Amino acid sequence: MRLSQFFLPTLKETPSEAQIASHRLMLRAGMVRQLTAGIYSWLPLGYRVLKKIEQIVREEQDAVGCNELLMPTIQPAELWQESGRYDDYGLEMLRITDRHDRKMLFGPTNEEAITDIFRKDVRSYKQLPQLMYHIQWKFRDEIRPRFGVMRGREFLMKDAYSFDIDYESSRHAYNKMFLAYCRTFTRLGVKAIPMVADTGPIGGDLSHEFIILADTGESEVFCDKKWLEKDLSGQGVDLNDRTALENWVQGTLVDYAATEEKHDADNSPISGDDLIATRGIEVGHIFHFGTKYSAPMGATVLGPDGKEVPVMMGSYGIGVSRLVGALIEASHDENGIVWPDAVAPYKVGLINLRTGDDECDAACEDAYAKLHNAGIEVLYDDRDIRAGGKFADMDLIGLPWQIVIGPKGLKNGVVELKNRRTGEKTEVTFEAALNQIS
Ligand SMILES: Nc1ncnc2c1ncn2[C@@H]1O[C@H](COS(=O)(=O)NC(=O)[C@@H](N)CS)[C@@H](O)[C@H]1O
Repeated sequence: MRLSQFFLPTLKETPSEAQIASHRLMLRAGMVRQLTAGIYSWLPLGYRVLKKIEQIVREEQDAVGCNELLMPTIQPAELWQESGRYDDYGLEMLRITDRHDRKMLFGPTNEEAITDIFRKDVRSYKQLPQLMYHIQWKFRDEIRPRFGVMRGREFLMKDAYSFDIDYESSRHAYNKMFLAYCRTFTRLGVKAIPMVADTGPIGGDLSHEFIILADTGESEVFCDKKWLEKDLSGQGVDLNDRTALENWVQGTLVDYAATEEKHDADNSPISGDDLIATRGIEVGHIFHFGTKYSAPMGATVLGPDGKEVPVMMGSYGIGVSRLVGALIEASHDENGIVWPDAVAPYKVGLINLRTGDDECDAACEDAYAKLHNAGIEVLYDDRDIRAGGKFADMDLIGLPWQIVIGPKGLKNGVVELKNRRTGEKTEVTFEAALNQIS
């Protein structure tokens, strides 16, 4: 992509309303713009990151056998009246009426909707287990939306739902999701620690929040420092071996980690230097809640003994749009964002030090074509502005690599290759730079 043809409204100044780094940087890097409180437009650069995160989440859900579907954002109130949550949910629920004066709502979550889909078409235990997910916008009328997309009112969530015949099977679904979450966050380049958590308005008796440690996080958390070294990539675990999977999950959870609601300082198994007390960002939350929705909504199946039984359910959420901010919180420096490779909007920024100089322009066009033909996502800064502005913008938007082409380098047959994370700059031939980036 050529920057002269790309809508990237970077800002030099820090917007006054931004209180944390990720909010400041997302505005300055031209990634989002607020439409109204807690509601954001995703501009081209930000949208590319959002889609990359979404795709990694999707791949890891698919890898554990979860079926992707898409439910509406608008739901009829009746479903929530059946489950009893219509009144309980409170002011966070955006309630609307249609032209026929029917009560509707903008879904804050989809337990009722997915249970309605299930109960219409699943009647026998032979059709179980079912594991489905979608990636859809939610609305929660937060009383104080803040920190940009971190606590928005309209936000993108992956929410999955499991349906099983008994607790053991439901526990297996829970463990599959637990593993999928560990793999997902590892691929995103962050350590999201699973912590015992409250179940809140979603309900149930078993729940873990996946938390990225960050001093600007909204959650107060406590965990064993062993978590910092723990490998959560979950490779080689046999999904279909219930015992092996349970052992891996329990083996992972052997070290203490709890949110403030669950932490009991007097009974914590660790203390002193072994205990990390800090703040964190909740990027995922999984729940087992049994028949909380299937019973009141009549989602039952004919069991092996010929009796109707309400199915056992769980739900599993990841804050896809929140993750854009969370990844920036976890990976930025004084010059801007430092994207993990897996979600960078482009892999390399190509900087022309002297736009308008025939030799430089030709060399950049050649480099641009070669990078593109090598399948490398490149953002070419071909604007006719001073070099300092190009360097500042490229550092700000945080692409993993920069290739700088200027008259001096060309005379020596070299380009400057910069690694954004380390700041290391080397003068190499373009071919050597291409090899290092590939
Ligand atoms: N206001 C918000 N802004 C951005 N992300 C949010 C917001 N509220 C929740 N999230 C994200 O959405 C994830 C799931 O939300 S949740 O309430 O914990 N869980 C559910 O809604 C369940 N139905 C999971 S399917 C959270 O872990 C968080 O990462």
